[in-house]
Amino acid sequence: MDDTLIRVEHLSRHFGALRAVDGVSFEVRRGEVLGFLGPNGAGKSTTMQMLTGNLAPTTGRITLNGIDLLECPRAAKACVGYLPEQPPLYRELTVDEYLALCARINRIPRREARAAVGRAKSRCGLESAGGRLIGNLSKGYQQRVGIAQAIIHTPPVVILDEPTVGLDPIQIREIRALIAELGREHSVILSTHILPEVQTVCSRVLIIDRGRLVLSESLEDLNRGLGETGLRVAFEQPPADPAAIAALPGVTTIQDLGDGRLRVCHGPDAEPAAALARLAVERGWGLTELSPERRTLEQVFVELVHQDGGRTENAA
Ligand SMILES: Nc1ncnc2c1ncn2[C@@H]1O[C@H](COP(=O)(O)OP(=O)(O)OP(=O)(O)O)[C@@H](O)[C@H]1O
Repeated sequence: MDDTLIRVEHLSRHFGALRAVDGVSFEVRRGEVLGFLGPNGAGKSTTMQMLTGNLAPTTGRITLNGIDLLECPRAAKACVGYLPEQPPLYRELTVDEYLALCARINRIPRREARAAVGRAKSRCGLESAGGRLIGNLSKGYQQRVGIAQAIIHTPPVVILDEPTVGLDPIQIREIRALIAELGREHSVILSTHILPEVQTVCSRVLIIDRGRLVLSESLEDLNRGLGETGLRVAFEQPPADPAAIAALPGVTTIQDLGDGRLRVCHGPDAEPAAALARLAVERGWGLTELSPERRTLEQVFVELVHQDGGRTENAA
């Protein structure tokens, strides 16, 4: 059985001379949560609007659950649940009324609608909120309702646009746990600016910059590549001349962080910690801190995307 639920091939969307999305290809399989990252204006929303059938591509092909979105838009769209950045909630309806409406919009037969509403509420922890007016719910609960409407028709593909923005830390943890759980049965695409979120819930990462994919990697491979590349050290009596540290095998550069603290960078296979500790004892520098530093996803992101704050709105 082909477990690829989302297949995107050479997808482009131009707005006049601007290539908002430019030749993007990727696949997402059942059970994967894909983190979709990029700076402002990179083309994330444009890509997601095309995936949800709300915007026609200039070129390229999108297949959802094996159905071509351009050839059979209605059947393909039925395979997608979408939580936009601004969830389409009716504040004056109760949760039950709203989800019943969503069931109708998604063409769930009347006799199955009640069960579908119950199932969506239960998956999103809304069992006790059915009678509450959406407008009176906390932001975290409103977000749960937004996710419930996205999954009411149990779509194979779920697309979530910045689902944790504006939530408090406890709500964020709950929504992330919910996303991870959704990822077990569906293919989930999660667009976010919060990089640790990707490391917590995603199994694959895409980074898009100026409409083009600049990274497509499993989190496992990415984490393997994010090895130790430095040591942070602090001394009571910092060495006046750190040449002896620079001479240790594998050490590449030394940065002075002030207050007797140094960052000692080294090659990926070097392990100068023990030698550095010995040196500090021999020279009486009074070592007070020695901790490894790993490259972070944030560093990878900053290295890969353009440093001019994205593109200007009119740039081609
Ligand atoms: N309807 C449109 N007409 C003209 N240009 C557009 C249109 N929609 C998007 N763009 C442009 O396409 C580029 C990509 O925009 P998009 O909204 O996809 O970026 P994004 O990655 O979602 O950014 P953000 O993180 O800020 O939401 C931007 O330069 C944007 O101005």
